Amino acid sequence: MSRSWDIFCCVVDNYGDIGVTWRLARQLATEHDQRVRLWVDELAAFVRLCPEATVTASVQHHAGVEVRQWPRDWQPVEPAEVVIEAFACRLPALFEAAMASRTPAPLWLNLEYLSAEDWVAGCHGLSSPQPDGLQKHFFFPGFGPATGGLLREGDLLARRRAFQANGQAQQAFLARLGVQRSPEERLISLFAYENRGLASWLEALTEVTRPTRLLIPEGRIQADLQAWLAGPALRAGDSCQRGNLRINVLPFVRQEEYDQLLWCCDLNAVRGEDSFLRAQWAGRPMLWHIYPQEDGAHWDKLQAFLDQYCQTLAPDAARAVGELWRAWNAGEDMAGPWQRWLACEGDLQRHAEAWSSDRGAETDLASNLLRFSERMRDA
Ligand SMILES: Cc1cn([C@H]2C[C@H](O)[C@@H](COP(=O)(O)OP(=O)(O)O[C@H]3O[C@@H](C)[C@H](O)[C@@H](O)[C@H]3O)O2)c(=O)[nH]c1=O
Repeated sequence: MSRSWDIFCCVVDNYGDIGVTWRLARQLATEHDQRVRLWVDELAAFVRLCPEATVTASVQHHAGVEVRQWPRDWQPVEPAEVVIEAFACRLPALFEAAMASRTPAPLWLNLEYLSAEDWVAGCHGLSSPQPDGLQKHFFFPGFGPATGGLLREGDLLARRRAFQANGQAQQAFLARLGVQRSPEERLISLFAYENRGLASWLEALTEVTRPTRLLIPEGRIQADLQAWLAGPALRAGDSCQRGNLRINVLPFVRQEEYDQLLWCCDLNAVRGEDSFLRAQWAGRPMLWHIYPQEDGAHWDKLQAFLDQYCQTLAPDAARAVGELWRAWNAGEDMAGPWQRWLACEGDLQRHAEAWSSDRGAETDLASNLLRFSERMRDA
């Protein structure tokens, strides 16, 4: 049944908040025939992911979604049947008042950040009564059936596998980004925050016998790359060679193409929340640079994921992944961890595909949201 949805996204920094809400909005509209308005306070971030969008339009339509500029000076609108505030962003007071006076009241959900920690299952779906009489429900994405699940389009794994089975399609895609891959190269994508450990990893890559091609979309890691190269700044489209390492700097591509980039690579270094999940769906080994929190809470989050991810891996491969990820997140020397990771690469490749298939058999987040909203309506 088609219902109306308001999704609110406040862009804190980076692209994760808009990355997740844009995917969700698109999937609800195109796959589940829902009527979706996506409110975004920073359209410039949205335009990076969806380049045909414009920063100046107060209303625009893309992929079946009505994208609205979330104005500072809020103008009254009728709330939708389901209202999602993403990542605890604060709804406009006027809008909240309109929700309270709507009959029936909208279903109000706070979509939380993804975490593999144990407490997530206990908190998923809890509700909290608000002073204006409304109930707010907490919806937690996560791993396993007691959580809200993971964002995944219905045909994602089939599309990914078809692309990975088609060498020509991959070659054509990479060529459009200015990359001519040789078959013997190990292809690595690198999307990360600033990282002191980068130089030691690059150094190690120059010496590995099998040549490496490193694809770096323009972004925050570039200053560390530049410092290591100690040469003129590389821009999108530029490339350089050091020992057995060839580096290509890529343009920041639209969100759908970023998926394809991940599907092409033998290893994906990713960051934040959304690219981290997309790397899992790519079915290829990954290296996660988690979004660092001031109180260090990200370390528990990292370990909780490693505990789940490594459960069915052989002990040496599990150790190698943990060691590499911890070194990367601490900005430490990557040389030793990288050698030990390479020794387990075959196991890690098989595991990445199995992990993606197993998670792909679980109900996805958009479907869980729909079920939850139907259950609450009938309650
Ligand atoms: C490199 C690249 C990324 N992308 C997309 C993929 C993702 O949707 C998005 C990146 O988002 P993330 O991987 O989540 O990383 P991020 O670092 O940009 O976002 C982070 O922001 C913090 C404020 C949040 O708290 C974190 O949880 C996290 O989400 O950018 C492209 O579309 N094209 C590209 O070329």
